[in-house]
Amino acid sequence: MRLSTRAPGPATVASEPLPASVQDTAVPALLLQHATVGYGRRPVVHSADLRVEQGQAVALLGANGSGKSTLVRGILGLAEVLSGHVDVLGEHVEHGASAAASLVGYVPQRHSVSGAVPSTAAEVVGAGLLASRGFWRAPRRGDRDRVMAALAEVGLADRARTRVAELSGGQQRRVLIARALVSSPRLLVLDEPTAGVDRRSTEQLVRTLAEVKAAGRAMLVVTHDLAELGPVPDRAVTMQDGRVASDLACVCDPATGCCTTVPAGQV
Ligand SMILES: Nc1ncnc2c1ncn2[C@@H]1O[C@H](COP(=O)(O)OP(=O)(O)OP(=O)(O)O)[C@@H](O)[C@H]1O
Repeated sequence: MRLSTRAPGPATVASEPLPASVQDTAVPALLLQHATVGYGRRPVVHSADLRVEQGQAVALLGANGSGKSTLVRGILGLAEVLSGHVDVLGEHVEHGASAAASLVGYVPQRHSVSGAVPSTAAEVVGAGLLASRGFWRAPRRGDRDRVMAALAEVGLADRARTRVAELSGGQQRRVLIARALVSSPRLLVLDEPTAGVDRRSTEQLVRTLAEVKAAGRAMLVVTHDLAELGPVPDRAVTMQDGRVASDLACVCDPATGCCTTVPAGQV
């Protein structure tokens, strides 16, 4: 199943009919219920409960080894859900199934596109369509428009023909976000998008994430620094030793433009 958005907003990716579960905005973008996730039979994340509403942005924090990436892999169907449930937009995520790849846009943790990649920005973004649709499927009419809309959504429409190796690290990161957006996912998962990016590029990335959120997409953003995400997060979930240790609402401090956490119910 492939998803797309009809949400209003600037230069969002071209629409296709939405499945019924997505048209129902009461269906959470992401729902984990007592989800235990691990590798082989070894649990790493224990009985996690997490709900992300459509259009909501949640920061996922925690020390190294606390289980953030394993939780993300469970959402993507790349790690095994040993017990409990993981649902994306009402669809059950199954280990090894490709369904999750088309439901969730994923921006992996990497600093940049390899300098050895000779592709243009448009070609890298176009690869996101192949990944969600299957490499054996023929290109469709409108693919070019989708690629251009995704590049516009991250503010790089004018760099479509530029080789990615010639873009800055921050711009390359935005190309990877466009690649994740091109199949119009309603949930975007980003693994440390600001790691290794300088302050100016981080600010541009945060503006991009704010626009992605304004376009109605839900986001789960793994980060070590809540403040780096500016005003984007609505909630901050912290993991500790494989468990969800806290789940707090965020409010934006007008003085700094950054989020601080407050106990739920005090927003
Ligand atoms: N593919 C794997 N197979 C087996 N165990 C793994 C695998 N990946 C991670 N682990 C283990 O799971 C635990 C949690 O690791 P995970 O990568 O989920 O933490 P993290 O919070 O994302 O850490 P970091 O902030 O360093 O990225 C660690 O003990 C790690 O050794």
